Amino acid sequence: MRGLLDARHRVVVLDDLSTGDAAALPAEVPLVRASVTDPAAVRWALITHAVTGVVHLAGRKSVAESVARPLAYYRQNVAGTLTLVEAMAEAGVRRIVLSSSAAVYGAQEAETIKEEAVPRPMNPYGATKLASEWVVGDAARAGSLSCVILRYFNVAGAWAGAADRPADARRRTGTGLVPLVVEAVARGESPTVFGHDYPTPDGSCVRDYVHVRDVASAHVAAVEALVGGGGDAVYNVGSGVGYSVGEVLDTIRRSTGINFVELHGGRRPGDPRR
Ligand SMILES: O=c1ccn([C@@H]2O[C@H](COP(=O)(O)OP(=O)(O)O[C@H]3O[C@H](CO)[C@@H](O)[C@H](O)[C@H]3O)[C@@H](O)[C@H]2O)c(=O)[nH]1
Repeated sequence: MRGLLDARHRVVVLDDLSTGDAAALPAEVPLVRASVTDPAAVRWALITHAVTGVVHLAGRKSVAESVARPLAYYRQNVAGTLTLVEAMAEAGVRRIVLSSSAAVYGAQEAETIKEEAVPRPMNPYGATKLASEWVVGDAARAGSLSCVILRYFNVAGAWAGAADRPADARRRTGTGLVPLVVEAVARGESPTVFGHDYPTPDGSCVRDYVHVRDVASAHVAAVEALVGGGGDAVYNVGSGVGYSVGEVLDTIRRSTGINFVELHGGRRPGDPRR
């Protein structure tokens, strides 16, 4: 949203605030508090705010939670995308940028995963993102949409200014490795590494971490490509370099100056090694 505002686009946000925070929105951005699974609310928002394109980010995104609550993930991520695409057709809105995930690839042999790789999701989260891609891609092929699909790798980092938000708004920072480790260390606790027996150099999982600002820039580029008449493309959004959980912890030790000890937990269900 901040990337789009900086690029002088007008933005309206639809969010059920189940994990989001209204206090994080600048005053000039209208908020429609509703779920993307509510067809009437989505249609109302598109028409009332004269929306010309959608950046669809309204999904749940925790691998572990998706393993425990798969149906909630299909409801939110797949039914939500279907509801949105149908509402867009009814409101005559044709452009969409879909937030997808590297989780669609699952475990792949190649060192660097290209967009042409055959997706093989290995957890419900990845499956729901792939199914969302099919909904959007098939609607685009039928001529009712122009789309850009962005498959993000592991998003990390913060937007400048986020630290100025009230402590209450900062509390819900996310379910990813970096916030969980930083929060544990800040509480004086030891973070847990999930799995240390993977076939990787140090035995922990390897991921490609990409800064949230770079992910935002990718969205702005995708929006502008659609406005310029382009689209119907799939892009990976990552740094192209993998780091193990152990390397991320070492980096956090160096940058905080806190020499914390980690605990070794078992493998987390649904985790690919890289
Ligand atoms: O306390 C923790 C938290 C995580 N991990 C490990 O750290 C790695 C990264 O985990 P996490 O930050 O939860 O990300 P992923 O499960 O890889 O999934 C993320 O990355 C995907 C893209 O690859 C996104 O689509 C997802 O939304 C996002 O949650 C995994 O090996 C985890 O097992 C730990 O060892 N300890």
